[in-house]
Amino acid sequence: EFPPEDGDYHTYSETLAEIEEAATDHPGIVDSTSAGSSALGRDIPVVKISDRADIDEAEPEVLFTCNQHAREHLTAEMCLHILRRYTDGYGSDPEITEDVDSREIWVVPMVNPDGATYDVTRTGYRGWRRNRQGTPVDLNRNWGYQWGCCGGSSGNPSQPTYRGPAPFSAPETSAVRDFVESRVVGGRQRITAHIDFHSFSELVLWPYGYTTADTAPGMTREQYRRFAELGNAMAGTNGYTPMQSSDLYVTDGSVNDWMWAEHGILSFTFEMYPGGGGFDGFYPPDEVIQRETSRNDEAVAMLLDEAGN
Ligand SMILES: NS(=O)(=O)N[C@@H](CCC(=O)O)C(=O)O
Ligand SMILES: [Ca+2]
Ligand SMILES: [Ca+2]
Ligand SMILES: [Zn+2]
Repeated sequence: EFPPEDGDYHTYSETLAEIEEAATDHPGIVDSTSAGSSALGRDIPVVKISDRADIDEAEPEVLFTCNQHAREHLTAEMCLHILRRYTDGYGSDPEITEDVDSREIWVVPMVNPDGATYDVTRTGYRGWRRNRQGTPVDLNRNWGYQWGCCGGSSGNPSQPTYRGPAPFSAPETSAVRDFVESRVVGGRQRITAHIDFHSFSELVLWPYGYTTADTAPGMTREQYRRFAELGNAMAGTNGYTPMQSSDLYVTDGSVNDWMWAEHGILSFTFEMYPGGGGFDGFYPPDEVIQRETSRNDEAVAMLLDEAGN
């Protein structure tokens, strides 16, 4: 359980309950599955939102992943907000109805359920980042594109950015990898766009993270420009600061680099509220959840729109 004053944050079991409720409330447009198991055996839920959700239709697919980093609890709320908004709004909000009818939206609210659970104590928080494997791994350094290439992660098992002993050595990254790979249908990756939510700093980030160069193998000038234009446009709606992720700092083995380079998925990282702070920046009071999740409504809609291009 979260400390009483932060009771509106969802624990893992409360997250599962939210998913169950959405599926019960909206059976035609919600299909809940699993990407696989975490290190400690927790299911990693994947929720699909679409008309005729029980069948795979030839519609552009968009993926939202949250809570790779344990202490970034506001991001799980972001994914649950997307789930609630695109189900409760169906049939009443014309834009939401159009999006759900013309897209397949995938939501993974807790990529790291073990870490998210471990971070919360009865009286406060641990500031935990990684997963809960024997030697804990920074999931956002464990993806398999340019893994460990460039000083954007640590090889020291005691460091917070420890990349693991090998790409996809963490069950959580390999589960989400397997899910994404399962969306290659008829030889074509059906997911066209993705946001990985993090906190904090209020940023919109795009690949590559492993190099500071704008263009590199697998990223042409035109492709970079598309990322930058969409990144800037989305940042224009939520007031975040847009930049290539390596402009912040070099990261290797990040989810964005893998999603783009291996699957051609237009993959962004959003760093949520607050814009600055220290340890407390990871733990904004639950009073801000509604405001800071709906702050991204227009950006989410923009990505869903772009996914069809
Ligand atoms: N959420 S965070 O860990 O403070 N920042 C992210 C930034 C992600 C990125 O630069 O691609 C990370 O270092 O994985
Ligand atoms: Ca509902
Ligand atoms: Ca559909
Ligand atoms: Zn993070």
